[in-house]
Amino acid sequence: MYLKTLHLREFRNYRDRQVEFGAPKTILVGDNAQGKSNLLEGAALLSTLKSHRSTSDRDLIREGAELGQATGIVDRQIAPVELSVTLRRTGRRTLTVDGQGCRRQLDFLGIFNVVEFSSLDLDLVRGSPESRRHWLDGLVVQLEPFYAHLLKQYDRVLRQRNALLRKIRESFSPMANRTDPSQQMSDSALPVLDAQLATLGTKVMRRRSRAIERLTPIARAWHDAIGGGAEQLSIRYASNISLFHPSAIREEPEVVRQGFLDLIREKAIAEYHRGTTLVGPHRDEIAFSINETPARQYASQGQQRTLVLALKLAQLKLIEEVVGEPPVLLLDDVLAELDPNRQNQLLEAIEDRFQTLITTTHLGAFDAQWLKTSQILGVRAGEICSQGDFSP
Ligand SMILES: Nc1ncnc2c1ncn2[C@@H]1O[C@H](COP(=O)(O)OP(=O)(O)OP(=O)(O)O)[C@@H](O)[C@H]1O
Repeated sequence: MYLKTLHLREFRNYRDRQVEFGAPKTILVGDNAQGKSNLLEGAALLSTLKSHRSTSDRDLIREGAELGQATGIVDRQIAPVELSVTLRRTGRRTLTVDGQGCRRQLDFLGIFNVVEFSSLDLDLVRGSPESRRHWLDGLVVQLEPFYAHLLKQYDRVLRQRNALLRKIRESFSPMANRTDPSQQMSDSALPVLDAQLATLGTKVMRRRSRAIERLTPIARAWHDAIGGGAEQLSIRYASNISLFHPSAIREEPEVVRQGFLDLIREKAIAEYHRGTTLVGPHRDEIAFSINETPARQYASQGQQRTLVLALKLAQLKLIEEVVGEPPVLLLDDVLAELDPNRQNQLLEAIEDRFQTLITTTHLGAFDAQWLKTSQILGVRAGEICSQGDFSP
């Protein structure tokens, strides 16, 4: 797929700017804080309906404006499609596909696929388990947009359950000669929420596990190619319902659901005291190891970079396999963070197979051939110009 145009209105520091992408590779060059990442963020929004830098639409709308909008025309094998997201300060959004309103996010997601790779991703290995869950969830949504709906339902039940646990804890009175809160827990709506949590959680786990299983061999192959094959990468989906092997999570959902419920029962008193849900995929981990050593604790900077690069390249290929069209790659300020060998691996892997939008503060990292075949746009204070119109 190919993003032909992107039109940003009152979006971040863009008043009203349309960009035509005239080559498979576009390099956006400019000083810091000029709007390069903002442009990539606008493109990503049309794919994921999310920003990896902000959770509030208010941040995305230009200061002083009421509405912000990102619109793009994406060429796909079947036909070109126009996608548009309108943001409001109230948080209400309007999504349209070819001018028709979409009632559900689900009808919008999955039309345009991207892989984002920014310098923030370089913390994926060392960062919190939450950042790895986010990364995996983002990938699964690209592969199966329905997963976004599942996650939302799971989160809703999780929030209700946590609120109820806190309420039970607050209302429980040992003064009334009761020492065990179990009765109060089972008399409440908790068992209903437990069942919902287990059903939805099993589905979430199954999809996560499936994605890791498919991604692993591709990431390993890239890891070997970048690192010369000296180190062996393993990726393990470490479910919080740890009684189960990943293959059981994929193939025996009913057994897993029952195990999930058993574990909830086992942890009931701990959950009561903590006032929060301790069982479920919101506590999953994705464990990376290099030569059987946990990467989170022991990987060097260089090893982490190789690993993240291998994961991103694997994501591109996996999405292409599943969706049937190459996704668009958004490289935000990441080349400068990679050494020449890793830069070359990345640039060679991209060639012209994936449309790529790259931000950079200087063009020094690119070889002459790349510069010759790329569209180069200058970005300055929310304005975009062809190279030569101004020199950033
Ligand atoms: N809602 C907003 N309204 C107006 N301006 C905004 C808004 N959000 C961000 N900006 C401005 O956008 C600029 C940052 O742009 P961006 O993050 O795209 O930088 P960049 O060009 O990618 O720079 P760097 O190389 O440092 O990453 C800042 O000047 C910031 O003040």
